[in-house]
Parts: sequence; C-alpha cells; structure tokens
Amino acid sequence: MKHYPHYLDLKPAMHAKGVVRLPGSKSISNRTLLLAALAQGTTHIRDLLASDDTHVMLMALQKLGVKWEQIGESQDYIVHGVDGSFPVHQADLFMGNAGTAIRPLTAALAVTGGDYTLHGVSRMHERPIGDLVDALNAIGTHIEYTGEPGYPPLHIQRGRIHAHEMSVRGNVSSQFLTALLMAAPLMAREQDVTINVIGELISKPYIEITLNLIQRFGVEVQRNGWQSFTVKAGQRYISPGNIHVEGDASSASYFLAAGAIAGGPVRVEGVGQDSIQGDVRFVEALEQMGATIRMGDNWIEAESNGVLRAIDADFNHIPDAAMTIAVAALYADGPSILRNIGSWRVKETDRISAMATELRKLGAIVEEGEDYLKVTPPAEILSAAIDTYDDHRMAMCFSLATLDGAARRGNKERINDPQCVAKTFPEYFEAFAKVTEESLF
Ligand SMILES: O=C(O)C1=C[C@@H](OP(=O)(O)O)[C@@H](O)[C@H](O)C1
Ligand SMILES: C=C(OP(=O)(O)O)C(=O)O
Repeated sequence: MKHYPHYLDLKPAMHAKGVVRLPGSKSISNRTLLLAALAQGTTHIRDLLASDDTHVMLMALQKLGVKWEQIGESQDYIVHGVDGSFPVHQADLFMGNAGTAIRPLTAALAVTGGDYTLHGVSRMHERPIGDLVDALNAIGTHIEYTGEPGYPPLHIQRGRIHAHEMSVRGNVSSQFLTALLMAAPLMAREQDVTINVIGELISKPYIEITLNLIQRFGVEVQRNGWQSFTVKAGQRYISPGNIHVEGDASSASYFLAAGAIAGGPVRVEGVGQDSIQGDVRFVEALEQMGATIRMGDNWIEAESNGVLRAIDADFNHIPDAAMTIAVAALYADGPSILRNIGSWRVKETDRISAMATELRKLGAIVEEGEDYLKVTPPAEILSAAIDTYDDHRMAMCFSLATLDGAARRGNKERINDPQCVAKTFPEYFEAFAKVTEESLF
C-alpha cells in the first residue's frame, strides 16, 4: 500500500481535467464482505475496495474462521460463507476506525453468541455505540463496555435472546440500524424479527444501501417507511454467486468538485446514474452551485465556466460528501450554509470544528453552530499548512484549495499527515495529481 511522507506540498493548479477510475465503495465493500461471510454458499466479490477499513473487516472475518481468498493481485475475492454461524467462538478483533466494520460486527456477534472483544484506534473509543448496545442488550444479548460506558472497547459474551422486537435510536448514526438489519436474519430462523426506529433517523440513504444488499443476499425486509422493519421468519442469507462493488461515490466528490471549481471536464468512472449510493446526490449540490453535470451508466462528469454560486442547504442525507461542499464554498460568490450536519461531530474527528479551524487558515470567515457551518469565502485564499486530524476526508477535501484562483496567486498549500487517506483511498493524491496535471514528488 502507498506510503506518503509526513506532509505533502501540493502545487497550485489552474485547471482540472481528466478521467479518474474510482476505488470501490467502502459502504458496499464492508457490507458485502460481512453478508458473504454470513451467507450459505460462496461469493465472488469483484472490485472490492483496498483500504484500511476493508482490511480490518477482512482480518476480523479471518479470525472468526471465515475462509476467503484474494484472486492474484486483483481486488476480486472469493468468500466462503458460514451459513449464519462463525466457526470461531472466541476472538480479539481490531476494528481500526471503521464504523462500517465495528457496528455491524457487534450486532452479528452478539446475536450469534461467543466470547469476543472488539476495539480500535483511540478515536474509535470516542465514537458512540451505546444506542446499538442498548437495543441489543434489551433483547437479551450480553455486551459490556470495558472502557467508557457507551463507547468501544466492547466485550461480547453469550446471552439469552428472549425477544424478537428491537428499538433503536437513529439520530446519532444510521449504522446502528444498519447493524441490526444485517443481524436480524440471523435470529429470524423461527420467529419474525422487527426493528423499530425511535425518533429521527439520520443519513437515510445508507439504509437504502443496506436494504439493497440484504435483498441481493436473498432476504426480504418489509418496511413501514423509516419507522419499522420486519424480517419474516425462515429466511437465511444465500450467496448471489457474484457481486460487483461500485466505485465510491464519496470519493468521487473530490474530483467532481475539482471539475466544478477549475473548469473540467473531470470524469469519474465506476459510479453512475443507477448507483445505490446516496452520495451520488452530491452532484445536485454542485449543480445548484452552477456546475454542469453529465451522467452515464458508469460515469459522472462535472464542468463549469465561472464563479460558483453560494449554497444554503440541508446535507443530512450526504454527510460525507458534504465536507467537499464546505471546501468548494471557498470559491463561491457569497456565504454558504451547510445545515443539519450534527453527525460530523462524532466521526473520524469533530469534523465541524476541524473544518472551521482549517477553512479559517485559508482566510474564510466561518461560523460554527452545533449542527451547521456558515462559510464566507475570503477575497483571496491564503497559503496554509492544513492539519488533517487523522481524518481521510479532511486530507482529501482540502486538496481542492490549490485550484483555480488560489493557483493564480501562486498559493502554497501543505497537507500534514496525508497517510490518513488510507482509510478509504490509499492512492488519493496520485489520482488528484492526474486531474490537476501536476507532478507531486
Ligand atoms: O453506513 C455507512 O456505510 C455509513 C454511514 C454514514 O455514517 P452515519 O450513519 O453515522 O452518519 C457515513 O458517514 C459513513 O461514512 C458510512
Ligand atoms: C464517517 C466515516 O467513516 P465510518 O464508516 O468509520 O463511520 C467516513 O468515511 O467519512
């Protein structure tokens, strides 16, 4: 895997133009790995994402006794399903900082039973998991906190499930509902399982990804809007045989924004108009800002011919790609407001605070609310050394501050600790250099 130095000095670029082949979707990769592991039969996964987050999932499955093989040097994998019960009943699992690994695995391990510990990097131990643990323990699973209550590390022991109706809060992370949905068929062999959502549910499009993949693995989920979901008894995961992982729509956002800021056209390949990822709706925000978007079955392209318009919108449905809009707002013709992004505070870092701090270094005036950001662009973007807070998306979206007007003034931008991109996009800076036609090293 690519290793970057402690910082990268990015060269300014007047234009962005070109074609980028996207790495696989993180959300689809980790869901598919777990479902393939739990299924009956063998699954051939094509174009799995190669990154830290998928690595921790693959390693955890291996420790749990799931057999998988990588086909040569490709990103194609064969996973031999265990039909609902992991062969190894005692394991210590390192989850890095992958929300898409720890949350679904916690639910799957708690309902199948065994003696497991799950832990991660220090930030993972500050990311909440209490709503998921409460929902599970209320029906009889046995999950304990070995550190701070409400946060990993977790110790899972064999419990005694006495109810098949669960209730979970959805206002901190949609991944708790995703985790319960993925685990539900494992306990629906004889009785229907129902999951109720208490209160508001955030990041809804990620639930659509979950439901889509569960269905591809042969399980029907009946739903009542966003309020409740039922898995009828007698269903089990069955391998679909082959499954292809789309390119990552959140990773696409950086290149599409580059096309919108610095002319374009920039085209991303691997994701298109029929994507199951909510983050493709990022292009709607770029269009509102004045960019021209074209889409095909397997590609999206962005271009623009002038100043971007400011935007004032609710970004709850695309929390990850919205970070890219916060940086694109530096190039807009007035103040932009990103609303309903409270979940940013409990992700890889407190992203509202980190974003505000780093945008200010570039000269923006930033108002930081509990769940919103108002970004007033500077007359001139300043040179700066950007800190990345061990957050891949901070590193990736701030690369955009080297474009267009900033380039004209010969700005210098440094990205500190760029290695964090390995969480989802280990070769990000090479791909970015390709569309900005500059050589980095
Ligand atoms: O389910 C998923 O694949 C994800 C859900 C989102 O998290 P929240 O539901 O916590 O907002 C998103 O930010 C994360 O990167 C991936
Ligand atoms: C929030 C993110 O990750 P996770 O899947 O760990 O929640 C992210 O990738 O932006």
